[in-house]
Amino acid sequence: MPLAPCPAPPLPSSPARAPAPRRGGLLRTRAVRAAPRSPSKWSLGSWRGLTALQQPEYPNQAELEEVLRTVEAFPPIVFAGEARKLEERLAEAAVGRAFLLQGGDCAESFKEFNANNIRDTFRVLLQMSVVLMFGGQMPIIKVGRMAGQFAKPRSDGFEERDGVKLPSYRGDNINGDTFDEKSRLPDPHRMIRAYSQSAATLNLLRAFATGGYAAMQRVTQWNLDFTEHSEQGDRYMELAHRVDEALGFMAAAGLTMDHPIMTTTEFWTSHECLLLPYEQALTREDSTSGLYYDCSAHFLWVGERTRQLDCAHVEFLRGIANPLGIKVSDKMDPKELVKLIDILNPENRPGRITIITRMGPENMRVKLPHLIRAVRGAGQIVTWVTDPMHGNTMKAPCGLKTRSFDRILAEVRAFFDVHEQEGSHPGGVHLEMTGQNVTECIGGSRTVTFDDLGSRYHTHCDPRLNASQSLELAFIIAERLRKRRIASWQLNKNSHLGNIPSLGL
Ligand SMILES: O=C[C@H](O)[C@H](O)COP(=O)(O)O
Ligand SMILES: C=C(OP(=O)(O)O)C(=O)O
Ligand SMILES: [Mn+2]
Repeated sequence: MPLAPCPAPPLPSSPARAPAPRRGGLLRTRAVRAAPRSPSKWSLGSWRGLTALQQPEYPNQAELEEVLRTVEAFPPIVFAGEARKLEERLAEAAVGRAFLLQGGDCAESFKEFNANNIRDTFRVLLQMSVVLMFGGQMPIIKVGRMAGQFAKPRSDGFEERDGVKLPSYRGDNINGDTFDEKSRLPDPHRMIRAYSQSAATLNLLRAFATGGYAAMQRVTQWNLDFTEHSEQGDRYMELAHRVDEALGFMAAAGLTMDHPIMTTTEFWTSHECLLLPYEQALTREDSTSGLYYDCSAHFLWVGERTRQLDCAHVEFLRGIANPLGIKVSDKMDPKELVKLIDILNPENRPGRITIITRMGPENMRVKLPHLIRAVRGAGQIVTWVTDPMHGNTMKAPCGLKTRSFDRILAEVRAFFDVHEQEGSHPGGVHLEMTGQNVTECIGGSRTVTFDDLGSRYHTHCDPRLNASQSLELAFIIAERLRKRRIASWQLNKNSHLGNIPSLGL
């Protein structure tokens, strides 16, 4: 049976900015911002003096504090050295030498926590990365919206059904999605469950990534049962067989196949840095560098709703050394973006900042050029990534939230076109997707229609691409990467001959 979807609209492509701050809540946010932040005064808890948006109101402060003490005492989920390595990889994507594939659930849930779900999302990400690597002939940086994506910002603090009004569901780390009073009450003990689910998920992901499952020799075995004999499944198998043949050729030529490059893969985790008390409780000083890392995930991003320059989320994030993402809608002013990047990356470290644009195809064509020019003008190095999901949410006639595959594709195309026009690098894609055969987004070659939505609509928040739609998108992006590669190769060749044509893709 489909799970109850998130509350119905309003469904803006981007939220209203800076709603009125909460009155002295249990998280000690303030109604009015205190003195302007001084960059020198960051501490683990310095965000607590500022307005913290999208935070739950816990009913019992003592209980919250006890849970936080427990989480503080837990071992870190990730290790600082891994986050540093990811930053190096993302720095390569910033200059067009690698491509980021970031994907997973909109909201992970306690209910759907099982090995098959984890394996299937991991498996479709592996398939997509082979497709992208083949087209782009460059490393694909694989980052899951997995092992910690449990907190959701909402457009509306309340949900109303049949005249009953309750607090909105905010992710399993905070409250439950069942529409009753008890479930919707924020419960701090959920943080302990989120922590243990994250640790167990990452444990399995690490086992898959390094224990043989992800070995390149298994490329033909990653197809998912339900994509077999489908257009995308067949396309994947054709490509996988070509990879397999190439491996056979390399082995015959004497190149060793048992090197870790061939038998393991790198995989990182990420989520929105939203629930600040939890994120603070998992932040540790790294003994090697003396820097603070939020050890709940390798990569954290600040959401479109909580990225205000003078509020708590930016304050917290500026002090942690993990690579960071910034979600950016059409509402972002280019000057504000430059300021935000400067606050979060004053040393202009390549790989530290990934800008995840999510604004719909039309806005992308109009706004992205200005953002790129402002960032370049300021000399800032960032990795540009497209999230074609969050600017394309709409309401289906049945009332469920959905997204059209065609609009998602149009936004990806706009992203590549604009970067081509501006001479910048399209560094990656950020998707809400799953390895399951869900019917949440409409369109794709195995067309999902409005009428199909009800049959397998399982998301706890936003609609995700299913495995077949994800693969289809990967093939289209791969073709685009292939064209870029060939054009740049021709450019280099011709420049040696003194003849430089335009890219003209
Ligand atoms: O995932 C992103 C947001 O949390 C989500 O789009 C909010 O959805 P809502 O507009 O239904 O609150
Ligand atoms: C909340 C999200 O996105 P945004 O902040 O871009 O709306 C998300 O990625 O789930
Ligand atoms: Mn979402």
